[in-house]
Amino acid sequence: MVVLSVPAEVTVILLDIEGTTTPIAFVKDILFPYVKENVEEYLQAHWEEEECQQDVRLLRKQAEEDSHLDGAVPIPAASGNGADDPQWMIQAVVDNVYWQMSLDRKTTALKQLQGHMWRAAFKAGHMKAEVTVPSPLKLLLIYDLTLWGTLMTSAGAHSSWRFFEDVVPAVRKWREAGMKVYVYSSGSVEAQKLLFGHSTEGDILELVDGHFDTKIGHKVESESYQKIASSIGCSTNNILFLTDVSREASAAEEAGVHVAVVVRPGNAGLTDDEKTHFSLITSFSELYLPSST
Ligand SMILES: CSCCC(=O)C(=O)COP(=O)(O)O
Ligand SMILES: [Mg+2]
Repeated sequence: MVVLSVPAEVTVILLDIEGTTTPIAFVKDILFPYVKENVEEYLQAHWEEEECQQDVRLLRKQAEEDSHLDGAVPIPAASGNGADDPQWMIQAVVDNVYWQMSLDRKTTALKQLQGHMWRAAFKAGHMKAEVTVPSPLKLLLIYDLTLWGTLMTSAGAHSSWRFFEDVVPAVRKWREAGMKVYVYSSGSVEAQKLLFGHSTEGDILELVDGHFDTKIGHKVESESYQKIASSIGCSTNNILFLTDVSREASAAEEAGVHVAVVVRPGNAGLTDDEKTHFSLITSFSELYLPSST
């Protein structure tokens, strides 16, 4: 097994989610399609709520910033041009969300709405991510599993959010060795907490010392990592960032953060230069902490 020694100055491990702790397929085939298929219905049901209106305001502000982009979909101001008609406005928001999602944009506005939708879906029991049936059968089901849920529950199944198998044991070990563990994802902090609160290993929120999302800055910008270090109260070289995306790894490295690129099934390929430049791991168990036994 490959072993990557964690530098002695590292006291904080910072984790990306999609492609690092969690399969890209889980996000792309389950979480995102849920949003696409349900955004209109969600807006219809929650339109009058303050939280939903805040989401719309944020999306509108983002749409204004995006107006110079090819194919950008505007969201009109709340009055004038027929925009007082909620149905017309809802359609504009839906079109904007589709457009942003078609480009897999990581804007705070989109991520905030997605997080609120997943929370509502989870609460209502409409979204069940992974259904694990006692071995040897394992099924990955999509969502809205009313019938399946009944069948699976009677078969002793449970629903939970998906982590790679090496993640939770490794995080426990790092914490026992005195490391702090933080999460930095484009997914909103609210969505991150939902995921860690309902993992395949149960509620593992207590294993995380804190969460960061794009409100602190984008993951491809080096200042974001400086801000994270000051928010944690450490130097950037006390942090080891694990991510699947080389642009994020480069931005973190530029800020003085140690990085390892995580190679998981389904992740985007790396160039030969990236493979040479970055430390690579395929499992968290490949990290060796000198302070641990
Ligand atoms: C509950 S996290 C949802 C994942 C998501 O929306 C996303 O964009 C993942 O980005 P990451 O920064 O974790 O790769
Ligand atoms: Mg990622």
